[in-house]
Amino acid sequence: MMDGTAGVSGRRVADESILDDPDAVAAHDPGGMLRFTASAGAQVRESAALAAEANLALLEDEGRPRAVVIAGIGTAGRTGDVLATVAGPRCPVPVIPHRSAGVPGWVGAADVVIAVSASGRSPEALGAAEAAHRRGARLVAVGAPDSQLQSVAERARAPFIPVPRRAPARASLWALTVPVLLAARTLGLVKVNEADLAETAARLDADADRCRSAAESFVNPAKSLALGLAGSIPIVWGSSPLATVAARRFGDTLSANARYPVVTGALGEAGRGRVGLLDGVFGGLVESTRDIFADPDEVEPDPTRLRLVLLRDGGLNADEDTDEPLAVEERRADAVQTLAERRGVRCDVVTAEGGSALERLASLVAVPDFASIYLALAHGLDPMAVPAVTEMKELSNQ
Ligand SMILES: O=P(O)(O)OC[C@H]1O[C@@H](O)[C@@H](O)[C@@H](O)[C@@H]1O
Repeated sequence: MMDGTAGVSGRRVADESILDDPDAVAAHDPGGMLRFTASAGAQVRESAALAAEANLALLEDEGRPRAVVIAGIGTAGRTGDVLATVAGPRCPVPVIPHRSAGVPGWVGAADVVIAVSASGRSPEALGAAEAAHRRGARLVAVGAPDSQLQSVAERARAPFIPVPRRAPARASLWALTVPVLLAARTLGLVKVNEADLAETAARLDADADRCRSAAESFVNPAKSLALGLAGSIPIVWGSSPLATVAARRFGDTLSANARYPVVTGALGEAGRGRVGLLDGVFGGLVESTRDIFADPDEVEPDPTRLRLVLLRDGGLNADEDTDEPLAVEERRADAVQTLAERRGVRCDVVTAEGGSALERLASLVAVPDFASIYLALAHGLDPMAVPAVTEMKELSNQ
C-alpha cells in the first residue's frame, strides 16, 4: 500500500492475490459493494413490485404524451439513457434524458417528466419535478422514500415510486431503472412485459453467481476482465445504441469504483474519430517510445497501454430495434478487433445474450459492474467511498 496526497491510499500496481483471498476482499470492501452489486436481480423484482403498487394508472388518463423527459444526474440520469434505448428508434414520442436542473424550456402540459434521484434530493431531479408541476406537465418521481422528492411528488399529486436506499446510487441502477421503464410502459412507449423482467432478473442473478468473490480468477469473468484492464487506459465501445449505454455505464463504474480514466462511446461514432487513439502513444506507438540510447541495464517500467473492451450486441431482433442493420454493426465490430490486433492493443469482448432488449442490456452491464469493483480491490481501493466526490460536494457546497 502507498499513501498519496490528502490521505488517499492504495496500490499503484494491481495485486491479483487480493482477489482470490476472501479475507482481503472483505477487508477492502467494508461497505459491501460486491454484495449490493450482486443484488441487481433482486432490485429488478423489488422495483417491479413497488411500481405495481404505485398509482401509475394516473398517467394513462391523458393518453400518449408529446415527449418524455427523464430528469436526474449520475446513475439516476443513466436510467433515461436506458429508457431511450429500450424504447428504440421506433418509439412514437421523443424520450429525452435531461441532466441539468429544471426542464427544457419547451416542456408543458402535453409532456411527461420522470424525475429520478436515489437520494431523493439531487437539485437536478428536484428542480425538474418542481418545474414540471409548475408547468402542468404530468410528473412521475422515483427515489428514496420520505425524501424531498417524495414531498414534491405528493404536492403535485403525482405517482411516486419509493426505491429503498440501501446502497450508493451507482449500485442501484436496476432499482432505479425498472420504475422508469414501467412508467413508460404505462404510457405505451415500451413493451417490457413480466417475462422480460423475470428473465432479466434471472440473468443478473446468474451473472452475479459467475462473478461471486468465491469464484477464482480463471473461472470468474469479472476478475479476469479486471486483471486484463489493470494498469491500462481502458477504451469501452458499444457496437449498438444498447451496447453503448452499457459502455457508458462501464465508464461510470470504472471511474467511480476503480478510479480509472476511461474513454467510452458508440463504435459507429468512434470509427470516424476516436479510433485514432489506437495510433497514438498509448496505442501503436507504445513500443517506439522506448529510448534506443537508454542504458540496457536500466529496466524501464512497463509503458501504459490502451486496452479495448468491445461490447457487442448481436441483437436478435436488431432490424426492428436499432438504427442500423445488424450486419453493419457486426462488420464494424469485427473491423475494430482486427485494427486493435494490428496496433498491438489487447481487446476483451463481451457479447450480449438474451431475448429482450432489457435482458441483453443486463448481460452487458453485469460482468463489467463486478469488474470495476474487482479492479478497485486489486488496487487496495475501497470501491464504495470516493473521497474526491465527497470533497467536491463540500467544496462546491452541494
Ligand atoms: O441519485 P441521486 O441521489 O440524485 O444522486 C445522483 C448522483 O450524485 C452524485 O453525487 C454521485 O453520488 C452519483 O453516484 C449519483 O448517481
